[in-house]
Amino acid sequence: MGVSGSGKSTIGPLLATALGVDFADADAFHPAANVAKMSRGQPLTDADRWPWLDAIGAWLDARGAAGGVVTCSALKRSYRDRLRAGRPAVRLLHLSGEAALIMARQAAREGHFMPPSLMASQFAALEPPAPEEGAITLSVAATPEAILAAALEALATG
Ligand SMILES: Nc1ncnc2c1ncn2[C@@H]1O[C@H](COP(=O)(O)OP(=O)(O)OP(=O)(O)O)[C@@H](O)[C@H]1O
Ligand SMILES: O=C(O)[C@H](O)[C@@H](O)[C@H](O)[C@H](O)CO
Repeated sequence: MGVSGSGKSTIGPLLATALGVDFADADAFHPAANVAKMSRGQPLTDADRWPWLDAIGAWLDARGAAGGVVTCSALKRSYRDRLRAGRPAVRLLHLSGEAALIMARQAAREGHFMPPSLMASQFAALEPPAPEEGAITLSVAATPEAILAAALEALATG
């Protein structure tokens, strides 16, 4: 989880490969209307996000006991609770860091539908995980390789 540009699509496949499980990117689960909306520079509403979150949950369910790695911004507590309902094995990893760094990376990225103008709304919507959510927080300031190593260590010890 994490705002746009936090590195979910970068770290997620590395983690899935290291764990030997399937990977999916949350962007693949957005209805076309959601992608069109974001491309126009309009933030998604909760109503836009519920079906998308449920599609991500269904992907996890289909993995069964083997599990999988799926990226999802999961910005609000209510979204994370929806993803976890009935799925007690779900682990959260939050790619977290300074807004300036994440926004600079997001703006420098090419070929993605998500416009930099939506970054303020991403940070406004973000509710960092509360302690009882048990999320693993990973600093985006590190290299992808270091983030992967930290994620694997936290998963193994947590
Ligand atoms: N740890 C890192 N160090 C340096 N650059 C990074 C790191 N993580 C990601 N990047 C770069 O930052 C940009 C944004 O990363 P990425 O596309 O993975 O974010 P994202 O969270 O998947 O975004 P979105 O939710 O919009 O799809 C990319 O150009 C990526 O190469
Ligand atoms: O909840 C949201 O607002 C969306 O998931 C966005 O975060 C984008 O899908 C993604 O970040 C762009 O790739």
